[in-house]
Amino acid sequence: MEAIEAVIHMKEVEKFYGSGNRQVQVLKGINLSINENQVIALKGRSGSGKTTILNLIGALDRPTNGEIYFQGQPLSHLSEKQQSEYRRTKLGFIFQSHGLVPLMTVEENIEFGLRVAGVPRGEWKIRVKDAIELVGLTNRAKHRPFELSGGEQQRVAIARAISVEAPLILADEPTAELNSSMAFHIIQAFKGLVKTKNMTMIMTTHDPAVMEMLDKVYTLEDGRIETI
Ligand SMILES: Nc1ncnc2c1ncn2[C@@H]1O[C@H](COP(=O)(O)OP(=O)(O)OP(=O)(O)O)[C@@H](O)[C@H]1O
Repeated sequence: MEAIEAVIHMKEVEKFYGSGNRQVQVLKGINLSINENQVIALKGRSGSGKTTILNLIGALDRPTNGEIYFQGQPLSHLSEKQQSEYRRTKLGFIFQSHGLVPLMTVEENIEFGLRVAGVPRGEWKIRVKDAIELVGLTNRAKHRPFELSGGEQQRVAIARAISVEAPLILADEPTAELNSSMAFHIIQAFKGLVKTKNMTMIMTTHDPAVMEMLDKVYTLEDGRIETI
């Protein structure tokens, strides 16, 4: 039988912040394997290290000890240039600051993401249209971020990340600003995408209704993944 290669494998990952007597250990040996075509969540109290894990997987920060493998390749072996290539082409980020360009419309923001990821120009129009439809913002396509509510901006960030169809989407509380029916719709859309497009999604959430819809939920407690 062929072994399934994990998209992400974390091996004995530790993370310390600060130094000297102000040093805190946030992660105390995380071992985690996430397979393709899943939507999984990390949960845990505020400050338990959920965002820290997303930052490490996203190569925005490095573990103090241990290793993280993406499709079997250790991230610590990547040069700065390769790390940025990894982020640009393999990952989609839905983070709480949204990262939208203020002067660009909704459509232009999504198109910009496609350009940065190197998606061929001929595909931009249809991908932008599909992504905007999926998040229910067709009637806001020509608006700029400052003309949108927090939840609408969050949906633009979601549309931008999914339009690229990167193999791995990292999402920090992607439904935090959405009402429950929109959150349900977005999670259903994520589940459909990961099954049809060979994508995988790792998100953080505090929402029990969202957790119930997912393939797996891991609990972070005292710097470790709780095993039940
Ligand atoms: N750059 C940093 N320097 C020092 N401490 C940090 C840094 N980033 C995070 N921390 C600390 O690490 C701990 C974990 O933070 P993290 O943001 O990963 O938690 P979280 O589980 O995502 O929390 P929340 O649910 O509130 O978003 C917190 O105690 C935080 O204060």
